[in-house]
Amino acid sequence: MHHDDFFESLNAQFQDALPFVAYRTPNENQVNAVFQHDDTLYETKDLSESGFVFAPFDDASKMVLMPLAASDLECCDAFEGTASEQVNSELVSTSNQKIAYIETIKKAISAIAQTDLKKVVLSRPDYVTKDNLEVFEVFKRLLATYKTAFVYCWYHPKIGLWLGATPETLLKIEGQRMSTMALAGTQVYKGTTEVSWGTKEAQEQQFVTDYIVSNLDAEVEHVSTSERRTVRAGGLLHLQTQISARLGKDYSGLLHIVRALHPTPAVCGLPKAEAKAFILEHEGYNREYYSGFMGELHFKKRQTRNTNRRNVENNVYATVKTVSNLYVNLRCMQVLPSKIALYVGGGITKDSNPEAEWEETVSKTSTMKKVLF
Ligand SMILES: C=C(O[C@@H]1C=C(C(=O)O)C=C[C@H]1O)C(=O)O
Repeated sequence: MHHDDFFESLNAQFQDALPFVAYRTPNENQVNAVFQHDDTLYETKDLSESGFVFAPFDDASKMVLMPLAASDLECCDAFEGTASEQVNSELVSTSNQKIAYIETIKKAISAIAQTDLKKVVLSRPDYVTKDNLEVFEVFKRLLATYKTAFVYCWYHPKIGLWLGATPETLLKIEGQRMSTMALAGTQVYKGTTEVSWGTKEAQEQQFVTDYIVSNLDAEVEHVSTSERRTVRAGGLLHLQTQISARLGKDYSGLLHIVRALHPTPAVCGLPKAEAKAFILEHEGYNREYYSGFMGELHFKKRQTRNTNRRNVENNVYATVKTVSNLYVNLRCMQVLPSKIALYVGGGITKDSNPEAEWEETVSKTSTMKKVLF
């Protein structure tokens, strides 16, 4: 579909107050969309259906589904998005949360010193005032600005409107192969990825890798981990380890593997239960879908491959694979009636410096502020 028609259809769906999600996977040009036929709030309890899931941080809350059985799929080929040159200096945060946030960080550091807690990811909403947001213009700017991210615009009339550009994969399953990543540690990108990392960042990222590898144990076999590398996400750098494996004999379905991973110590902490309890008690707001996960569930993908390079025409085989592609909902915003909530957080460990942790969240807000004006 031509991109003008694609965006026209999205706009019509939005005007009709019908649910949709438009998204582009990392390093791809094709933008996909799911258009749900009615405004039912479907839920998935076990992630067994085909569709697009949008799940909250709190794994005790409902996971929303746009089922393929009740939707149309569309895609628009090779659309780059539209870049914005404008600097949005008028976007002044309305929240004055620094003191409260630093207090919570200090509480976390002392809980880490006094209890079993090793890491807790604290976060906050940052509000910017904005009337009449041009949703699809913002989405196009996200597409143009964050090529290596999973970029999305999700809407349900009974829940609301979310947009984002996340650098973090929760889980990819293709046939019998699975992969995920441990992403943590943050510094501002200053023109090079050849940077050094402190022990605090190295340790907090190692917590995530170790947690993922040990939690996957029951579900998979032949786990392999990549070298740790520095990756760029817009104006930020993170440490990343890629983890892949084969689904094991005892693999008991997507829900189990997602439960084993989500929420990882990249967005929650370690041990998981203690970190989550700390977050729910001290963060002082409801994260809803921020740091939850979203993506394609059990999509059928046609893949072609040539088995003989010298005789290309006669040797193209098509196979259909079932693919699930889930991402952690970070660097995102929720569009509210007359303001926008940007959600940002960072991992706190015993070595955290509260002021630096605050600054890290300020840097993270610029991922979304860059595309708003
Ligand atoms: C929690 C966020 O990001 C996560 C926390 C990071 C950190 O603590 O350094 C880095 C990447 C993400 O895993 C966020 O962007 O809001």
